[in-house]
Order: sequence, then C-alpha cells, then structure tokens
Amino acid sequence: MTFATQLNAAILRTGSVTCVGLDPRLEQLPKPLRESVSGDRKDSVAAAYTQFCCEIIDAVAGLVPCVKPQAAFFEQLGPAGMVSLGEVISHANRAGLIVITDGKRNDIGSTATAYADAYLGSAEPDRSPWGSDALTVSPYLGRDSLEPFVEVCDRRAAGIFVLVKTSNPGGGYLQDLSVDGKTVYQSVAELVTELNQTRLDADGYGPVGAVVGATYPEQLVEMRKAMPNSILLVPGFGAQGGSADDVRAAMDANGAGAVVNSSRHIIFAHKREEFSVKADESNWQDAVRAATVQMNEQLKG
Ligand SMILES: O=c1ccn([C@@H]2O[C@H](COP(=O)(O)O)[C@@H](O)[C@H]2O)c(=O)[nH]1
Repeated sequence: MTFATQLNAAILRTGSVTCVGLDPRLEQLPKPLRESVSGDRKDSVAAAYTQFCCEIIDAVAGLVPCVKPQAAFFEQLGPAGMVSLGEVISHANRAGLIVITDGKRNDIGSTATAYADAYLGSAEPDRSPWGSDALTVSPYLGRDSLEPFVEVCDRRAAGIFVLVKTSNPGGGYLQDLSVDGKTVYQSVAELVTELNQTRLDADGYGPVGAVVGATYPEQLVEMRKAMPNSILLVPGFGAQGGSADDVRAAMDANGAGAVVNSSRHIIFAHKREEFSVKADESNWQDAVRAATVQMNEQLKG
C-alpha cells in the first residue's frame, strides 16, 4: 500500500482528518511534567517532552489518523532532544498512527538524498532510521532537490509534503510573487502535480502532498483544484485563526484527501478555559482528548 492509500484509509477508519501536532514547549507543559524537570538541564527537559508527547499519542490514538512532530522543538534541546524525537516517533509508530515529521528539509540533490534516506527510507526496506512515514520539504532548491525524496517514495510507502502556500502572515513575500504570469506558489503546485502523475494510487493520489495554510481559505480552494492528486496538509487551524469553514474545501468528496493540523490548541488544551482540568493539572490528558474530539466534530459539521 502506498503512503497516500494508507493515509486516506486511516482517515476513513478513524472518521477524522485531524492531525495532532506535537510541538512541546517547557513553559506550557502541564504542572506535573513541568515540576518533573530539574533546573533547565536539557536531558531532563527532553525526558519531560518524551513523556508529554507519548501520553498525547496514547490519548489520541484511535481518534485521529496521524501526528506531526515538529522537529524544531526537539532540536532546541540538542542531542537529548533528538533522542526524544526518535522515541516519540517510535511510540506513534507502535500506536498505529501515521507520522508526518515536520522538518522542512531539503538541499542540493546529493544532500537531499541523505535527508530522504534519514527520514523516509534506508537500506532496510520497511522503515527509515527516524521512523517517519512522511516529511515536510522545501521546494526552494528546485525540481532536482525534490526528486531524491520522490524516488524513496517509489521504493516504499513514504510521502512528502511540499511547502506550497504556507500559513504565516509573511509567506506571500516570496510565494505570491508573479513570474511569467503566475505566482510562485502556483508554479510550485504545478510541479507537485507533475511529480505525482506517474505515481497515482487507485484513488488518484500520489506520494507528493502539499502544505497549504488554513489562514488563506481562497488560495486553499484554488490549490485543491490545482493539485487534485495531492493529499493536503493544512496547518493554521485553531491557534493561528483558521476555522472549520476555512478548511472545508481541502477534503475530497469522500471526506479524505487532506489532514488539518492543530498543535497548541490540542496539546495545551489544559490551558483553555472550556476544558477545565483539576488545579494540579493531573488530568491534562482528558483536555487533550476533549479538544481532539471537539476538532473532529467541528471538521465533520
Ligand atoms: O505553513 C505552515 C507550515 C507548518 N506549520 C507548522 O504547523 C504547526 C502549527 O502549530 P499551531 O500551534 O497549530 O499553530 C507548527 O508546527 C508549525 O511549524 C505552520 O504552522 N504553517
């Protein structure tokens, strides 16, 4: 089964397009975990991140198809953080969740090959050293920088999500520039569609997905049409202001073909008044679960 087939099957099995973003931040951890950290020792913070993310995974397994660990928050801790990231991905693998590592990697082709091997494939046929099923990648270095990733996707069930129209306010600075009568993001979308053409599964999806932000609903409609063979990864829901109405156009007629990410609004739900937790925040996992169920319902509605 290809990555796209697996992700769409997981969406239909769970009845959810929610992707839970794993973006741990020390100051926002629930009290019991914050208090478990001794000083600001990186290995102690990393242990707290591992426990936090693994408990989130346990809380949402079965409710959602996938999780998206944000590599930056683990990298911030140096080597201990990288070990934590590996443990978190392994835990998600074991829980049956599809893992989209958000690393926004890429480089010249020969180095891109190393990134592709690291995150998506390796000498072993079944799993990459990092254990990710998919990786976010930058298109800035051009077509030859994307090809090594796509080649790994041809060999095993892996996928990539190319940054097309990002959710941040300043994304348009480069992405909206017009060159030869079309914007940069429209050109990237054309490249994404072209790369998928010879690689479609029975549902018409290829391994090359696209990141399109919930914060640009008009462009999301446009990009859904421009990339009919791509699973869309839609960040910007919740904390960045994107709503269920904003992302409705991302999904196909079967309610699949896209996943909508929310990180802070789910993983730090113990801080949201609507999900009241005990004063000692010991039941923070209940808030995570409630926020996930709420997002599922909003996206179905
Ligand atoms: O265009 C993009 C691409 C990636 N992201 C990442 O998604 C999450 C969003 O977190 P929230 O807390 O739900 O805002 C985060 O990891 C970003 O790095 C994005 O927001 N926009």
